[in-house]
Amino acid sequence: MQKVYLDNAATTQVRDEVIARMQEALAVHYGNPSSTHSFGRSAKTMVEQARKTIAKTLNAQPSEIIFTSGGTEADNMILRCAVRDLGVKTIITSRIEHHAVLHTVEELEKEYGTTVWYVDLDEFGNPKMDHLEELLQKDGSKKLVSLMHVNNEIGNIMDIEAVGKLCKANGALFHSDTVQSIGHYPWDVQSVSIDFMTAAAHKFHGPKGIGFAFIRKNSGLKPMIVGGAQERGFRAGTEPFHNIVGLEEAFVRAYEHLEQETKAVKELKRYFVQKVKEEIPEAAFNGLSGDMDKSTYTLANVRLPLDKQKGLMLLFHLDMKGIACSKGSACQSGSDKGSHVLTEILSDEELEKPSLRFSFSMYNTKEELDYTVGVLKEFVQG
Ligand SMILES: Cc1ncc(COP(=O)(O)O)c(C=O)c1O
Repeated sequence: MQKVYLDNAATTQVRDEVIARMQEALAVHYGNPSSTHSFGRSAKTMVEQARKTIAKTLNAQPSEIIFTSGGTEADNMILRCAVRDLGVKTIITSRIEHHAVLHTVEELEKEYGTTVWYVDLDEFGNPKMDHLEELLQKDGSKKLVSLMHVNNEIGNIMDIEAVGKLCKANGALFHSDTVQSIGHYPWDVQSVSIDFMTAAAHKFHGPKGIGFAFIRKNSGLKPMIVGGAQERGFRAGTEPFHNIVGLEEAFVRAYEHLEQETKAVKELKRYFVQKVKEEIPEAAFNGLSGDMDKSTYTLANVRLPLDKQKGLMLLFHLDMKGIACSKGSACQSGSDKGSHVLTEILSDEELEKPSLRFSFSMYNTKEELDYTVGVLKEFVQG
């Protein structure tokens, strides 16, 4: 049976070069980076080299990069520490953020009495800038804005520069969950007014369980995990050395080939969107995901002309045909609840129809997309 992997927003295939680098790290460089002997010292040098490489590409300073176990930890760390250490009393976010942000702010509401405001969204799921400005000016409390750059379900690209400017003008801190953006878009942290960002290697052909937080210098954040002196005391625990070099390798490759890989994946998405429009004209694209300029080139979220009953069978049918895609965020696949993102932007009638997220990578081919759209069409017509 043909196997087609179109769930790259959930996680990506690991590059061969990354696997080779990680294998070598596990087999050869197994010293503890904190040890003072030569095994430890060489591992430590490589950890610091990885940090430098990442920082250079983002135009950040190495000390501003903190390795974490991934996007979830980095989001938690920043939001929790900002409330605990920086006197943040109000968080402004949106209802279509990833649960790593949404559930954290809900916890902060309960634990610290943090006020949480949700910015209004337009019909496509973009934050309304005038409402954001209104919220930023609402009272004199210390505020932090947490809005993601690229939405992991509908692919909308937020105007991060405009949000950064607004935050700065109003004295608010700005965190962006950039997990679907880093490794896919060029970044220069000096050109955006941003305090905190988060990344996960497994979204750009690296290993799972590793990512980083960008925390701007002199932020005032204190450690969330204490113990040893790793990460300059900011995040204790023996460094997952193999994962850090895997992250570095994936990061370097992603940016080395960014232009050509973006072009190739964008062409796949363009082809898919076009094909869906031709073959299943009653299908619709959620959010801005059908718009090649206003959404990420890595995903499309399609609403199919099927009733609820048939819709329930759809994902199972695709799985039987060897096609992997998802209903939305992978983190909620285990729950019966529908997508919290689509619930915010679609009407009740639209929500009755099944929506699927197809997400692409350089490992996909047009033939795979032909096959997928063919299977979808047959199911819709059957
Ligand atoms: C936008 C976004 N934020 C955060 C995360 C969580 O990252 P991780 O899986 O590395 O914890 C994900 C992954 O699904 C994501 O897509």
